[in-house]
Amino acid sequence: MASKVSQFMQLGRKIVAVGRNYKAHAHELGNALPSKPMLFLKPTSSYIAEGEKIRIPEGCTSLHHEVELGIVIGKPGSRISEQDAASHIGGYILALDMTARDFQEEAKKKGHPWSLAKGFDTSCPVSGFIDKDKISDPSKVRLWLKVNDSLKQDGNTGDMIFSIPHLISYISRYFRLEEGDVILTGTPEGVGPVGSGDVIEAGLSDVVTMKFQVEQS
Ligand SMILES: O=C(O)/C=C/C(=O)CC(=O)C(=O)O
Ligand SMILES: [Mg+2]
Repeated sequence: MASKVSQFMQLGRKIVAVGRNYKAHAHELGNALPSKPMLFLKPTSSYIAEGEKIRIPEGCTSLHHEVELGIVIGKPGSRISEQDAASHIGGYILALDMTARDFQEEAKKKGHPWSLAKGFDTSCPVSGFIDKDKISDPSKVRLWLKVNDSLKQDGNTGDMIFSIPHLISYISRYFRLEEGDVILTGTPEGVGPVGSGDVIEAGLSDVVTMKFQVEQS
């Protein structure tokens, strides 16, 4: 199972992202706390690996970083119970949910979808696959992000509003989860803008770090 799951980018499965899953982040953007998980999809064409650059999409004047824990699904399922959720986890990734915040604000005002703001090419930089046994408790891992060596985000998955078992169970009521699918679990507070030439470095406890440079497209 793990060998196929570790190729999640090649499998080309879906990316289900959770928004406003950390209280302090919901508040920093002036949003009310969600009463149930808020979901959106990112296309798998948005994946990039280390060595590739994050490209600011054409017309975007406010590209934000969001560091997130990604769950890689290892076993397919629909209507998964919270009790069974852990058995569907194949491993993890560290991910950035790069967001064209100006596009998102415009879409929010008009009641339009966030596809462009969240799904443009290079909007999902990811680390290599992390084996499930490298993280004994995914509900207690530190997530941090620096821009040009300055710490901008420093959170812990313990502060999620909706737990990982709840997210897997809730999402699988609506989307059948398949091997290689990725769930982005939301970002802690401290999101902010990056510009051309900036270097983003992010890490997940002592398990993984990754670096990406930003450039104008
Ligand atoms: O509602 C907003 O203004 C912004 C929400 C997000 O971008 C949600 C996320 O992607 C997140 O919380 O990680
Ligand atoms: Mg996000």
